[in-house]
Amino acid sequence: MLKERVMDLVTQTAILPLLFGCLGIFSLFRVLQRIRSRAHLRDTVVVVTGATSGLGRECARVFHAAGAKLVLCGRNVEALEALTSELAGSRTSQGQMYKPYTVTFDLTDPGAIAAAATKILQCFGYVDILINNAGVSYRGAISDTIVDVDRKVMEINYFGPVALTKALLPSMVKRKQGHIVAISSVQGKISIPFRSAYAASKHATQAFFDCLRAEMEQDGIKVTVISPGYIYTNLSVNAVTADGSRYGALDKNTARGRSPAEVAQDVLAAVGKKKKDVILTDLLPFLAIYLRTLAPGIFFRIMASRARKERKSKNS
Ligand SMILES: NC(=O)C1=CN([C@@H]2O[C@H](COP(=O)(O)OP(=O)(O)OC[C@H]3O[C@@H](n4cnc5c(N)ncnc54)[C@H](OP(=O)(O)O)[C@@H]3O)[C@@H](O)[C@H]2O)C=CC1
Ligand SMILES: CCCCCCCCCCCCCCCC(=O)OCC(=O)COP(=O)(O)O
Repeated sequence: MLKERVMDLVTQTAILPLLFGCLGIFSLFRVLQRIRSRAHLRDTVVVVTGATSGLGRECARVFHAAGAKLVLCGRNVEALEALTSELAGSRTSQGQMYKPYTVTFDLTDPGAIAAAATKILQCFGYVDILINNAGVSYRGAISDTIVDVDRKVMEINYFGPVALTKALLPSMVKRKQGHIVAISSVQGKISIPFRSAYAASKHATQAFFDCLRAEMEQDGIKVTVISPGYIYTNLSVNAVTADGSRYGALDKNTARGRSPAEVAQDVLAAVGKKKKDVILTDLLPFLAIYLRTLAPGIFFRIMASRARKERKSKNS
């Protein structure tokens, strides 16, 4: 009876056309927004670290398609060359063909970072957008983990991006324009068991780049921190373990994660809109972030229970 009444209401009134109209306007609005943010990125000089795989490689592809001039960074020369050849042969959405530059360096080597910053600036003379994407994850119990592992993760995920940012910042300040992007993680907002070094490095990233945003506002420099949830990349495969060896396995959560191409589109949109802080994840991690602030006691209990369960399943 109620169902019939609702159906009558829907068919006899203007609800349906109104609904479709609203949906249409919303979709049109989204398309226009996407076009506007893409137009904003045309001819901008964009540096992407960790461009050899995963999210970094996809960011390179979407920013190239939007008409950006790229400087691609990583350690793996062959992977950088392969991506450069691919992009050099493909037109941007406006029909131009830009061949990206490549700069190879290791984020654990401070000397190499300083030299790389000089090379990066020589490519086009300036940098508009720096995307600090390169990173490594970790798996292990704190009690088993050698301190060298904590240091290594901090070097790659925190000190390296900080050093690169500081090296490129003066040229941005001189031009009174620039945009620094930090790819953090949901684990930059909440810590989960057996990820201590990774979560710590991402919390530090969040804190540093939040400070940078405030300090640089008067110089016209924008800062965006992006915190994704699981993405289907090689992050878990390349993760370091308690003794420093490679984890070498693709985790279930990672394999079920979002496609890096899709996440890269969200990164492009966030950068185009000059967003300050973006969380790209499903509902549960999103709620967990709020739970950590609003009811920390409950959050800590859930995490302790996760730790107990994980330890039990490892020992059985
Ligand atoms: N995958 C996921 O579930 C999530 C990932 N993220 C973040 O996204 C970012 C990209 O990771 P993702 O694409 O997933 O993982 P990948 O392992 O696929 O990519 C990591 C990139 O970082 C580079 N890199 C690693 N170590 C170094 C180093 N010492 N010096 C210079 N570059 C280095 C690698 O390049 P090379 O080997 O050539 O040096 C590679 O391009 C990371 O910051 C990660 O924390 C955030 C949330 C979720
Ligand atoms: C009001 C109800 C709230 C219910 C909260 C329940 C708590 C659920 C816990 C959820 C934890 C989510 C963790 C998400 C972690 C994540 O997405 O990390 C992204 C990464 O960086 C992945 O790196 P990794 O190396 O860990 O694969």
